[in-house]
Amino acid sequence: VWRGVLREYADRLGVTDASTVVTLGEGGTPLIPAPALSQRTGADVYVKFEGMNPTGSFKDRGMTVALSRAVEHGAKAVICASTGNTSASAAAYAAHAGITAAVLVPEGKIAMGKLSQAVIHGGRLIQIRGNFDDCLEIARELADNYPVHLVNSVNPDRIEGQKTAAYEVVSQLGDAPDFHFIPVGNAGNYTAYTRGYREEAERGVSTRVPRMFGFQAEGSAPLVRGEVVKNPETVASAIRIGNPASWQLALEARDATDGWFGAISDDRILAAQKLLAGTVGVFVEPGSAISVAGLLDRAEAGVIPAGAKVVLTVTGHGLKDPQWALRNADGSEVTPTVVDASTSEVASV
Ligand SMILES: Cc1ncc(COP(=O)(O)O)c(/C=C/C(=O)C(=O)O)c1O
Repeated sequence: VWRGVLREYADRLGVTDASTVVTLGEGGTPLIPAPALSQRTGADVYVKFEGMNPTGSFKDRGMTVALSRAVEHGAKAVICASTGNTSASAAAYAAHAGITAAVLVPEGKIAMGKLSQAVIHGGRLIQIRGNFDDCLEIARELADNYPVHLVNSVNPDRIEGQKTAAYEVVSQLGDAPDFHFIPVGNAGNYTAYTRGYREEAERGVSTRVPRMFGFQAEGSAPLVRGEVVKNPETVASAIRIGNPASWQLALEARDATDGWFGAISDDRILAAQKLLAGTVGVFVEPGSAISVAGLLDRAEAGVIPAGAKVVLTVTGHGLKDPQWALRNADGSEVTPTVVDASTSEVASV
């Protein structure tokens, strides 16, 4: 039986029987072969479906570590800024631990699924009239001046928990892949996978460290442009971040893995969301689908050798932000066929 990240990787995370463990059973997510994407690109493609975590995103891996250690140190309240998934995860783990979570989100820019989670789990929701970067600045100030424990990915506990996904990929695949594709907002997850893969290579569990390819939306691509984006804009609200909290760590990780950061248009992000759901059967929120769009982009560029082992991390379940699934490529509403129950025309549908 799966025991959650802290217990499954106790030796790797310095967890002992005396440690406080706040867990919802996170981790142990599926690595799903994607033959449709393999045929399309000539590579051997797998999808690491992080939407299968308890609150529907990869954030749970880091939150179990951050909340466990916060409670262990006597914290009665945690705080985070969030584009949505961090707030959902912090609220859920805080509820489980019986402590308070204050969550700062950009007013009107958080997907409904995530907002519902943060609220129903009892998160103290503060909507900031600004963007995520403003929220993070305020959260850091509050954590410096009040007895609240900051659980954003600037907290190293988060990266420590999130690196376990790389351990799982190595174990599930039998080695590290040649390439790993991942969405990038604050770049905490990009940094975490790089750390996990380097640890496994150093331990001799894998024979290589993959080239880490990270992707940002064209309207929110500070790491691609090499400068802060003041007013980031993208449908991929999860990664609408103009000033990545782990910028320096991400550059080091990119250089250590012969990695790369690319920018993808919103249209291609939404097309990738539909392609993944329609041909692999995995529904992910737009921010996550950028990994798939990134693979297609790099395959078109001729960068992915035939037969290369490729893993895409898709970071959040599609149910978090389902509105886009009901839009056609041109933005018009999808109109499901309607048939009057009293007629016998159903057969013609
Ligand atoms: C679905 C999804 N995919 C990718 C990212 C980017 O991860 P990082 O590059 O480690 O930031 C996020 C990030 C979300 C938040 O930053 C938040 O919830 O505050 C996400 O929710």
